[in-house]
Amino acid sequence: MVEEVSVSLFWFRRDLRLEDNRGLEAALRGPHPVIPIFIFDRNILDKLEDRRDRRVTFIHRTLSGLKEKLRSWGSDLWVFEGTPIEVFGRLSAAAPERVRVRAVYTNRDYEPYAVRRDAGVAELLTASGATFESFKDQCVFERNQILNQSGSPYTVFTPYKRKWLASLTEADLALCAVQPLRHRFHRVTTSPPLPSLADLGFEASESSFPGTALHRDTLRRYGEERDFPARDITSRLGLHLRFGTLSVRDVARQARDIDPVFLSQIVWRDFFMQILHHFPHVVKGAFRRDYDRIPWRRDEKAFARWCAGNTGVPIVDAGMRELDRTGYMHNRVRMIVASFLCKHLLIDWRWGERHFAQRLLDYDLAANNGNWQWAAGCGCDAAPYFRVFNPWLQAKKFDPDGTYVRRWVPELGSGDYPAPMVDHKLARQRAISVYKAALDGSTPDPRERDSLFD
Ligand SMILES: Cc1cc2nc3c(=O)[nH]c(=O)nc-3n(C[C@H](O)[C@H](O)[C@H](O)COP(=O)(O)OP(=O)(O)OC[C@H]3O[C@@H](n4cnc5c(N)ncnc54)[C@H](O)[C@@H]3O)c2cc1C
Repeated sequence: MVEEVSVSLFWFRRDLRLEDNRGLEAALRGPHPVIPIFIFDRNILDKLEDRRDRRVTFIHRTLSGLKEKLRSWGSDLWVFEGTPIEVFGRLSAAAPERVRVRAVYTNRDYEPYAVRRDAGVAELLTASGATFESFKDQCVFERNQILNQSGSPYTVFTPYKRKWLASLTEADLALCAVQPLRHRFHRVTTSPPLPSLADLGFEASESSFPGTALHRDTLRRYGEERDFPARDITSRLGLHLRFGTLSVRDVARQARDIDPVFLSQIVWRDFFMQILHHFPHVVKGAFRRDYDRIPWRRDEKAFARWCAGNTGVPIVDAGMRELDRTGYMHNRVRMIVASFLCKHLLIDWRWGERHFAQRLLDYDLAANNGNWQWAAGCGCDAAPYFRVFNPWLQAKKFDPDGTYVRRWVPELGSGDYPAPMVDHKLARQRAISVYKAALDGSTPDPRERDSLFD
């Protein structure tokens, strides 16, 4: 009779790389040989509206590269499809190749769904006599690592950043090398094939994806030029930080040498992750709960014009079209379009948040939610609600010669381009008055709220 071999599994999720991967390193240093796995999670895939979702194509391509690399090391990547509970149920009962799963290693994920999923998987594994081990890898500081003097989480960015920078040691950014441990992978002889995109119910997207290189010379100008969308000065690493095709420690270490403002963006990323961890109510409602009283307009027609980049406000339309065509939008423009939706159109920030979640290549629940709440004025450390971005002035300041706008709105100035949906001055006054009434506890007059729309 062939004997069972005890193994550990390393479960890839938002950490799709072999190098500098803390959970993977821990698995390889553990007592059993390691088999890496990935699960196409139906709970996530089934919520995607677009069969050509760019992110599914990106993940698929990345997995194909990982599989090839692991094979060249004598191992392989087992890829499954289903819900994690189903997959681990099957693997615990009877794994392929007569292996016995003794431990599952992962890197931690802080989104509420992921936390519930991992608790369920850990329970199932414990019942079958296996362990579930998780590691910090996705951010530099997590959960309770950065707290204020009274031991509470920070809700304002600047003091959080100060503490973050003061707490940073070399060990926090130390690389962990996986390659020298590659003999610790289990020698896999058979392997389930990588399901095709069609098997998963998707089609390949034609999109190209930004690379993983950090352009140090360009990024040195980050502090002065990052707000100008036409200059393409930002790193475009969001996608890679989202899926872990780059290590955040690696990016943070380089950012430290390149530009302090660039490093601050990595701190913002950690900041919103810890907000999500400590205040999970933000997934459903405003961080500042009194903002949930704002009577948003449920105007599907106006929302559709915003989504399509057809509002008649050139910088807003340029951003929305860039998002639609590429899955990316420059940060300054994200702020402008988000403010326009919540303030000028008085449409619920959660509608915009959902639209971004479906489209952004770098979509991340913590960052998207935190930034949308910031734009709507209801988040932690948000600008006061009475400060309303003027999209015309923003365009003048950050796209002074109109290069960015013309790139996406070539028909500007022709009869084909619509008149603005709303007048800035009137929309601003209306937003302030509706917000104020809601926050004062009085009921805003619906006629006033709807006054600027037909
Ligand atoms: C309404 C709105 C929604 C957003 N949604 C997301 C999102 O879903 N995912 C996301 O990663 N970022 C989001 N951002 C933040 C920011 O716009 C993007 O991170 C950035 O534009 C990505 O481009 P880049 O990689 O060139 O960033 P860079 O400017 O080069 O910054 C480097 C990295 O720092 C992080 N970062 C930068 N700015 C922020 C920020 N304000 N908050 C959190 N992290 C930041 C990102 O990981 C980014 O890739 C959003 C901003 C707004 C205003």
